[in-house]
Amino acid sequence: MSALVIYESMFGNTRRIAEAIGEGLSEFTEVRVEPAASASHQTVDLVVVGAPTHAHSLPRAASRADAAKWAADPEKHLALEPGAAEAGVREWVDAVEDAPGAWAAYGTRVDIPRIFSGDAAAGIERRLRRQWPRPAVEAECFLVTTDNTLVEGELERAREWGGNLGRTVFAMQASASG
Ligand SMILES: Cc1cc2nc3c(=O)[nH]c(=O)nc-3n(C[C@H](O)[C@H](O)[C@H](O)COP(=O)(O)O)c2cc1C
Repeated sequence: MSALVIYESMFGNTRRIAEAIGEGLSEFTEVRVEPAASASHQTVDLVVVGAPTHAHSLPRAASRADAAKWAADPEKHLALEPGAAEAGVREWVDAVEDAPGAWAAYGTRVDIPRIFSGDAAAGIERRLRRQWPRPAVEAECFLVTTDNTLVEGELERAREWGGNLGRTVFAMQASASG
């Protein structure tokens, strides 16, 4: 059994959430955590896809360029992740074909009411549902502050979400095959 956690990240928050989800899943399966730009196309039992919320939705080339501008401003104290300007989850979703055994979406967004922030996780889920069957669990968004640091407790919440996802997917598969 295997799982692949795919992420896109400008300043490292979504990558850290991806790694925490991977930790949660690792109790149930072998896990790889990879950026969308270079994610492998090997068949896996579970794919988990996540991105930061940009302009209420998934990042696109123009918003990635804006993120690079933010990082160039010394007052913002932000460091750009390697490969941040490359194609990301939006392009990965557009190119997917065969559905994996199971899948789920996650994202990061600013800690303000969702109606004002938008939600990349919901955007990813909506796009993938057009071509893949129902996700294993509902999409989840993890929160950052307006200064772009993870809200306290979000890494633990991501670990738990990953564990819960692993339990749902792999306990189900084990009982189906046993
Ligand atoms: C160009 C740009 C647009 C953004 N637009 C939104 C937005 O509409 N809603 C929101 O909640 N956060 C928005 N953000 C904040 C990001 O969600 C936040 O930077 C991200 O979750 C941090 O993850 P990362 O460090 O992995 O990039 C935006 C960030 C950038 C750089």
